[in-house]
Amino acid sequence: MHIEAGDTEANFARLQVKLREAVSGEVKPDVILLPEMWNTGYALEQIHELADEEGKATDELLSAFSREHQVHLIGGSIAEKRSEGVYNTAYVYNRDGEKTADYSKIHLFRLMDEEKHLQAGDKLGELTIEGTQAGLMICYDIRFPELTRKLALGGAKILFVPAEWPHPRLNHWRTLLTARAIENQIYVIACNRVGTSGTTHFFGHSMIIDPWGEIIAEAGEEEAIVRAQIDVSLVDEVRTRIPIFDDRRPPLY
Ligand SMILES: NC(=O)CCC(=O)C(=O)O
Repeated sequence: MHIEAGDTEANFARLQVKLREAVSGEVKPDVILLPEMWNTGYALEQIHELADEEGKATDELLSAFSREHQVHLIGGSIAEKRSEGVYNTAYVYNRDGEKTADYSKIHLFRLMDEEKHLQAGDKLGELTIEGTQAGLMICYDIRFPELTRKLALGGAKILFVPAEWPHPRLNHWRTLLTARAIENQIYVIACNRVGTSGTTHFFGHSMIIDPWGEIIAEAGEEEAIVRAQIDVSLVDEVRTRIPIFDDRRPPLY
């Protein structure tokens, strides 16, 4: 989706339209992923005034939606205000509207001044969806391969990535996401915003990559709902075929 920097009211309204669109197709989704900082965009100069106080407004909306539509919701991320400052945080809901996990971005992106305005999280993004373990990281986090490896070693078979990743780094986006999928033999599901904010152009290209590294669904630069059916048993199949987790030599590196 497009995100209006600093206009939380417009973003909440737009998100609800997009969520309704996501559940209105013939095939009902099991899991929905949203983009990064969808409530405020990168209005970092005013982030302390704009951020959602303890995430209450977001929680109310996402919890009610996931319960009403019986869908797992990885709520992208929001600017979330806590007593210590503002975090870039993702909430996860199950089909009953219960918040089952949260994750605050641990690597702050200096090129977009995040470290000047935001606090970094200090725990991993780990979740379970109906028995399948998954990992969650936010945008710039994908540049740190150790993080995905740690999540994969912990049992993750799917990696969810909300993002606001702009031009001119589309090549980095696609290459890094594909590399994370291939090197860890996991599904990577990544949702990136579209549209322009000031002089920054966000390219979208949300995508779903299988554990063999094939992009099985990909959006363009316009707003879109990207859908795919995934088969988690493919993770075990690929790991049996090329057993990288058995062949690792951690004492050497
Ligand atoms: N919002 C972000 O973390 C952007 C990361 C990004 O653009 C990159 O190149 O890394």
